[in-house]
Amino acid sequence: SSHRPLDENQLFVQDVLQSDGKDYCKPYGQIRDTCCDYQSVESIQSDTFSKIQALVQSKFFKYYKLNLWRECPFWNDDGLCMNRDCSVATTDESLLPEEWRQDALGALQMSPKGSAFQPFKVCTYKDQDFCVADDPSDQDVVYVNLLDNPERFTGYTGPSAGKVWQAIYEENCFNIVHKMSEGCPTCSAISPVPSNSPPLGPLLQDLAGPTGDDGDDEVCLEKRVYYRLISGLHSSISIHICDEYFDRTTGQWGPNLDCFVNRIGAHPERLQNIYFTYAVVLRAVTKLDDYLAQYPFQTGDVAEDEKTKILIHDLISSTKDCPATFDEKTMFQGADSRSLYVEFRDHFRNVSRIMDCVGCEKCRLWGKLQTTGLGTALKVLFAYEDKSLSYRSNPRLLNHNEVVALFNTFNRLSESLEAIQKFRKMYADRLAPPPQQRQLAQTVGDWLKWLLDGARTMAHKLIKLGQLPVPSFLDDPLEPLDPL
Ligand SMILES: Cc1cc2nc3c(=O)[nH]c(=O)nc-3n(C[C@H](O)[C@H](O)[C@H](O)COP(=O)(O)OP(=O)(O)OC[C@H]3O[C@@H](n4cnc5c(N)ncnc54)[C@H](O)[C@@H]3O)c2cc1C
Repeated sequence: SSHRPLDENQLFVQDVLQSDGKDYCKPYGQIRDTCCDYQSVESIQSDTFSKIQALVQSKFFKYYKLNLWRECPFWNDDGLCMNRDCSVATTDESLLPEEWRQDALGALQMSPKGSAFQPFKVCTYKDQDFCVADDPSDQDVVYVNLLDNPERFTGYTGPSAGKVWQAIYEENCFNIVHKMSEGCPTCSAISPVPSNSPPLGPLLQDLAGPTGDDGDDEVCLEKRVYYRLISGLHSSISIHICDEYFDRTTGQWGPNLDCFVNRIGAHPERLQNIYFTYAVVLRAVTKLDDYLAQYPFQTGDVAEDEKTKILIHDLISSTKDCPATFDEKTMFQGADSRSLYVEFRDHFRNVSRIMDCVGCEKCRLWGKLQTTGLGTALKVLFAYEDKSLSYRSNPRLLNHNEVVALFNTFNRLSESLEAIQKFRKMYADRLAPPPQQRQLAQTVGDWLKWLLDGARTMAHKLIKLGQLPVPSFLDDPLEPLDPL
């Protein structure tokens, strides 16, 4: 195996070794199953980050409407997490534009007779939808200001969280997790946990060993894409937890490098999948440029509506210098494409319903929003011909919540890429010798140089006085020894 060319994961690990940690978690080359490389994504990210941040702070994008208390349809609820950080502050509807409330009223009037009193009987998705949305006429639907409820560490963990992730990977992921994830027993040791002396031994051995994505070739493109999207979303959630972590001993919020290294850095495939998910969502966003130019944001203020359109257009324009990040046309082309498509869509719908089983309000909020965001991206990419993506031909393509969810999901992914850079730097700083050690090395170096210069001068004098033979390796000993 030592003659086998290094694959992406191995190069990734080698990079860590060669760069003293400066390139930690900096993958390069083509992002598998996309049409772009890691560098292009990082460059788009640096061009767009401030723009997407400004957009999600605008009036239209900061409010999200959902039912936070829908029953888990798959198993008995384990109850909600009672930590203060798990709770969500809701927004008084009367503060919001009337048009948005009428939206919900419209849905109520359009639903079958009497359905307002049987909310779960209302069909809340169309054939093209990849998500099962909350019924807007449900009495429990609330508005939430996303800026007041950031996704971060809440302390939600244990069997309840584990059951949700397990249901997603084991029952709704085409049974391919063992092929796509780190299926070999040694892979978890692939990247070092930084400490004063990183364990490089197992790392070097693993360079020649099997790596995470070995199952790739056995799994068809559509299933790989599905898995990578879910795994990328999971990575993104983990990164936010680590980026805004609550240190119980100091009582402070802040980035936690060990958390990042353990959950992401030690698993190159999880890092790669977040870039993948970013590339797919970005592709959907760029395809909506024309549609959103006509979209009625109805913020209750015409100037604000116009500002929203400009922000979106500016954001999308800055991604257009790069080639498309993902080619959706390569998907669902084989003989069994229709059944694969339906299976893909239905699994994803299930994932959106599983979000009602998340036992922490705030995690549920962001879980529901981000599955809706990903589902919206999938709908834009796979459910319609390109000609049906214009507002004129298809004004009902996206509802209010889908637009909000899509851009907030894109923002969450962008924030994850930003956090990766921060953790990269923290990692390098941790590997760098502390200042006292650097100072000591400098002093010893200066002293050695002084000693060598002295010895050189002395040797030169002795050669001139004929007390030292001219060393045979010097052709012309006086030349290099000048100016003495
Ligand atoms: C939808 C959802 C949203 C959540 N939101 C929050 C939140 O906002 N704040 C918060 O503090 N907690 C949140 N949690 C909980 C959090 O995700 C973890 O479950 C919890 O912190 C325990 O982490 P863990 O280390 O046990 O592994 P988990 O993250 O629970 O992972 C479970 C298993 O999945 C596999 N795995 C992990 N990451 C990946 C990946 N990227 N790709 C493929 N496989 C992977 C591993 O085998 C791992 O053991 C959320 C949970 C869910 C289900």
